[in-house]
Amino acid sequence: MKLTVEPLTPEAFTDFGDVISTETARESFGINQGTTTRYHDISGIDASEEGGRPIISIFQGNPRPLPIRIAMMERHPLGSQAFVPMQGQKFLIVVAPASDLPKAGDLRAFVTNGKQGITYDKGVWHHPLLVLEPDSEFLIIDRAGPGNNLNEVKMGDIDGVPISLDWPRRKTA
Ligand SMILES: NC(=O)N[C@@H](O)C(=O)O
Ligand code: NI
Repeated sequence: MKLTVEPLTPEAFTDFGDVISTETARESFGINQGTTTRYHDISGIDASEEGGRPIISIFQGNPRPLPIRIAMMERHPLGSQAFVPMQGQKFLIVVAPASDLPKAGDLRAFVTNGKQGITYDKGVWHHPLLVLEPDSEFLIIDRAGPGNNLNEVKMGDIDGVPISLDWPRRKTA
């Protein structure tokens, strides 16, 4: 089963969380004597459940072998998780709606445009970070604290066919 990779848009990502970009701010206004524009309140941080706290980390990721197989998915039941690229790089996203278990038929795959980050809402199934170039750095905003904030599940083959991403996208004839 090959998953089609769609361009990431706020509308397409509604069921999974927020797209973080200057285009998705609830409002924007000038600050700092007009030298800066604040793109305000783009996304939230959900980290307080069970005494958690929001933290900022950096992930430095490297590409996985092609074809990219989707052999597992994970979720964070106690908090959201945001990824913001630090070098203007594109990256891949694979998600499924928050539910007991991710269904293969509910998987959606996206590619960002280099000016977008994302927030996964609490409990949204996602594949761990999928980068497109070596030493790819991302600012991560998620939850630290008590309790288990990571559930992982294996994604089986569909009729014996592994689930993989249609990436690099095949040129349409
Ligand atoms: N495990 C971990 O910190 N990373 C994942 O949560 C991920 O989504 O990449
Ligand atoms: Ni995660």
